[in-house]
Amino acid sequence: MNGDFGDTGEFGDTGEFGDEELLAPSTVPGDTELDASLRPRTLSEFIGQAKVREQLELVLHAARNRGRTPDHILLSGPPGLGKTSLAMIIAAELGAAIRITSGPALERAGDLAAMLSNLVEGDVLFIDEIHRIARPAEEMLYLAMEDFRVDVVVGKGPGATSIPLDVAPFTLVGATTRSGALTGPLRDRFGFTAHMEFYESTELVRVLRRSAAILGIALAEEAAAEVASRSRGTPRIANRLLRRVRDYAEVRGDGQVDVASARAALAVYDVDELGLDRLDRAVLGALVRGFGGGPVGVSTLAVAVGEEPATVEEVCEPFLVRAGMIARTPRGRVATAAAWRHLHLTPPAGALNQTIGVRAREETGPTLFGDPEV
Ligand SMILES: Nc1ncnc2c1ncn2[C@@H]1O[C@H](COP(=O)(O)OP(=O)(O)OP(=O)(O)O)[C@@H](O)[C@H]1O
Repeated sequence: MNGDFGDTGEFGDTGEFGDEELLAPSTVPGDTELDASLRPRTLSEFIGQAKVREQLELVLHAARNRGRTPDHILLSGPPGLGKTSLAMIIAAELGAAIRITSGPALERAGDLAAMLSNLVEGDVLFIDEIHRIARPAEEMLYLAMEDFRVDVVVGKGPGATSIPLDVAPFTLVGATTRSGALTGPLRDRFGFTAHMEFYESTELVRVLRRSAAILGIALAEEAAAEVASRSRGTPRIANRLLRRVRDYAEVRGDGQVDVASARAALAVYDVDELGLDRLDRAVLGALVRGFGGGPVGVSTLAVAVGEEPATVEEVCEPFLVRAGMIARTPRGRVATAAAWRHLHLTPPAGALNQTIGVRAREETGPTLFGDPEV
């Protein structure tokens, strides 16, 4: 794997195809308030990611014992898995304040200098989408991370002078959906990197139970399992689907979410039993029925479903590849046997056999052959 999961900004831009926003892993309008009320506040409240939690517990505990700020921490993984929540938890566990910014907001070194100079000893500085930070700000960050100082350049040309400024010892928490896009020097300055994994269905059931309790939703156990299995391994999507099934239960039923109403609600929103939506299925349908399973180039596939190539490539494909439905090959996209079966068709002899499932996809990597970006 190359460590890239798609760019939050690009994934977030799904406005043009309506319902698909329901399954977008990054924030869409309406999420912000929900995210805030449902965020876990402590490490023990944070569900799943057992490895990351154990490692972080040690890092934070050791720092507290020593009375020092911990090493800088990089959180890497796909959108919607809880990086922002974890950054807030790190600050809370350290009893520190958190200052929040993002890579794209730090266009000029001066923007970063202003943030750094306002830090108080022990603060956590959270930079979301840190791979998108501009070069001058990134270079300033090197010195700040290593020596807790910055050199602010005043003036231009031969008369420019550099004024050294001390920065209070702080902990940088960076989040990235594309760890592969980070420069070596920046990556090397993080003492600890947490790799976030997609969630198992059983973990998403726990996320849903917790969210339902907070929101006062009567969610039957079987209904939670149903929603979890369609949430693409992503808590943000699980929480969003929960709201939709609650709406359905309130309007068409007695407000209690049972498995039948959950299924009926998800059918209204075109989310199928594997978490595929209309566009995902259109792409699979075009690949299988229109091109005999491929290989076919992404632009041709996009024309066939009437979408932009970028939409197909950045919104549909990551999940279809992860779910073992599509393989990217040097000659184009190929439907796997699972894709044929998902469309209730018999796979031809020689169709690729891929194991469906998040873990299996992660272990075998995103492609069968060659360069994943082809
Ligand atoms: N481990 C978890 N336990 C419970 N809820 C979680 C967990 N992880 C994420 N969530 C929920 O998912 C939502 C999204 O989490 P968060 O904003 O932290 O994700 P993120 O990885 O920072 O996403 P992005 O990078 O797209 O901003 C939050 O509302 C939070 O309630």
